[in-house]
Amino acid sequence: MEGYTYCKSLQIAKNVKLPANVSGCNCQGTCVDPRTCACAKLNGSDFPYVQLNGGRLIEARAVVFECGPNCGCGPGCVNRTSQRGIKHRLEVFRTPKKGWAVRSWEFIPAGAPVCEYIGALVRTEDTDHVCENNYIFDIDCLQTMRGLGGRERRLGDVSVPSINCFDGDDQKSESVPEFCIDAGSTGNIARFINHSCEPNLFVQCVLSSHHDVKLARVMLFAADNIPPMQELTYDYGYALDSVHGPSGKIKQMPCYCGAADCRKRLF
Ligand SMILES: C[S@@+](CC[C@H](N)C(=O)[O-])C[C@H]1O[C@@H](n2cnc3c(N)ncnc32)[C@H](O)[C@@H]1O
Repeated sequence: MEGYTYCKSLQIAKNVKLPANVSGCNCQGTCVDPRTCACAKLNGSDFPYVQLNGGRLIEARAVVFECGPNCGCGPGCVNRTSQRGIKHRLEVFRTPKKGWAVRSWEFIPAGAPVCEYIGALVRTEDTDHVCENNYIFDIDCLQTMRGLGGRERRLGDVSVPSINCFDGDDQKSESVPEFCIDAGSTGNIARFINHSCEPNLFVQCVLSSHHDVKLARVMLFAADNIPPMQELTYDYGYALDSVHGPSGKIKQMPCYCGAADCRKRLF
């Protein structure tokens, strides 16, 4: 873990400008009526969460619109579920073949938020991306939802609808995302979560203060009921042969996730 400092909130690079905060909803206390709540309307006139032990995500979406700083509701609103920080007692532990890893001392129910991917929010062009930094998360909501190369995502107990919120925007998803989160030198516990071909977490893009999907927050949610001490993992979503070394040669990395249907390579 050398050369890294823990941080709890995104460190915005100087050349990244977050859009202005949106006006939000006019609800009071906690948002309850999806017909009148402006934020629920953005989620298809529905709340993405159910009010159960601090909120659980009902299904994965291309993007979840949460209430934000200018909304009338308070901090306990169900539509702020991902904003309340890490709720479970998480531990970083050492594995024989994958380096550090993360597990929870407590049971995590399916749909519960686990943690946000925190690090430096930077322009992709400013990173040493493909080369040696293993802690970069590309912000690409559409790609994240679909899984790369048409590969189906397995989300356990949390269902994935077949709708595509960004129809007609296919070209964009082929290009390199403009922004990414670099947790190489600063970040939270998410940087220690390993890849699995049969993961128990999934990635969910969340918008709360502004509505620019290119700068969405990246949250990890439980895909299954996760028993205590089980390693937490998500699908990194790399397409095979998509990563190149400094010389341009295709780089490969063996996968040691141990799943029955492991693809044998991370990339
Ligand atoms: C974001 S870091 C995860 C934490 C990392 N294990 C550590 O010790 O800091 C990603 C790196 O972890 C390792 N890794 C993650 N999942 C793996 C897997 N399923 N098989 C092999 N190595 C893995 C790879 O070296 C990868 O580049």
